[in-house]
Amino acid sequence: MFLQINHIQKKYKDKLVIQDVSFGLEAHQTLSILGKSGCGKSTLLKIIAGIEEQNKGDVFLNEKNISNINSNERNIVYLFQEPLLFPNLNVFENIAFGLRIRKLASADVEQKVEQMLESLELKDHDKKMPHQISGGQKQRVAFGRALIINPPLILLDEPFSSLDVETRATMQQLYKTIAKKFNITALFVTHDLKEALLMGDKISYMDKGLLEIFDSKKDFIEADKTGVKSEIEFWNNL
Ligand SMILES: Nc1ncnc2c1ncn2[C@@H]1O[C@H](COP(=O)(O)OP(=O)(O)OP(=O)(O)O)[C@@H](O)[C@H]1O
Repeated sequence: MFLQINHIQKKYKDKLVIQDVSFGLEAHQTLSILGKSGCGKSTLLKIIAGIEEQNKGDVFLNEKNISNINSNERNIVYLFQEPLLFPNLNVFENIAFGLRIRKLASADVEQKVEQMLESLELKDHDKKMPHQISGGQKQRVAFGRALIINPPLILLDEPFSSLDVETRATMQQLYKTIAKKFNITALFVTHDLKEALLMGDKISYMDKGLLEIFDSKKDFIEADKTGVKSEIEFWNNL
C-alpha cells in the first residue's frame, strides 16, 4: 500500500478522539472519508500531515515510516475549506510559488504554470489578484499551487463545502479529471453523502474515532450507518 495507517490513537487531554484507526490506500486512488461533525476526520488528516502528533500508531508513506518526520519534510499537502492564497501575489505567481522556491529555471516555471492554468481552466485569470477571483477559482488556484510540486499525497478537508451547489458540482467534476491526469493519491474528507460517493475510488465512514473502509460502493450504499438507505427512502416517500 502506498499509504498505510496502523492503529492510530489520539487523545486531547482525557478525551479519546481517535480510538484505533488502520487502513491502506493504493497509489493514485482517492479515499473518501464521510463522517459527522466532531467524529475525528480533521484530526486524522492533521496526524497524517504531521501537524498533530498521535498517542499511538504509525503512518507509512511509500513503505517508509514517517511518524517521526517533521510536517514540512513530509511534502504532504493539506488543503482546507478556505483556500489560503498569498494575497500579494497574482494567480500565476501563487501557482508558481513552489517552483520558484525550488529555484527552477524561469522558462520551466513558465511552461509548467501555463500547463497548470490550462488544466484548471484558469488561463484568463492569470494576472488577477486573489481578491479579484471567485471562491471556486480560488480553490482551483490552491489546487494548482499544491499539484505543481508533485506531492506524494494530498489531504482535502471539505474543500468544496463553502461553494454554492453549482460551483461545487463543477469543482467535483474538475477534481475527477485532474486526479486522473496528475495521478493524485488523496484523502477526501466530506460530510456530504453524494460527494463521498462521487469523489472516492474507495469510500470510508468515520464514527466516534473509528474508520471503516467499504469493499465496494454497493456495500457502502447498503450499510445502515452511512445513511444512503434512509436518503433513498426519503425521496421514495415524497
Ligand atoms: N486542539 C484540540 N484540542 C482539544 N480538542 C480538540 C482539538 N482539536 C479537535 N478537538 C476535538 O476533537 C474532536 C474531533 O475534532 P475534529 O476536528 O477532528 O472533527 P471533524 O470530524 O473534523 O469535525 P468537523 O466535520 O466539524 O470539522 C472534537 O470533539 C473536537 O472538539
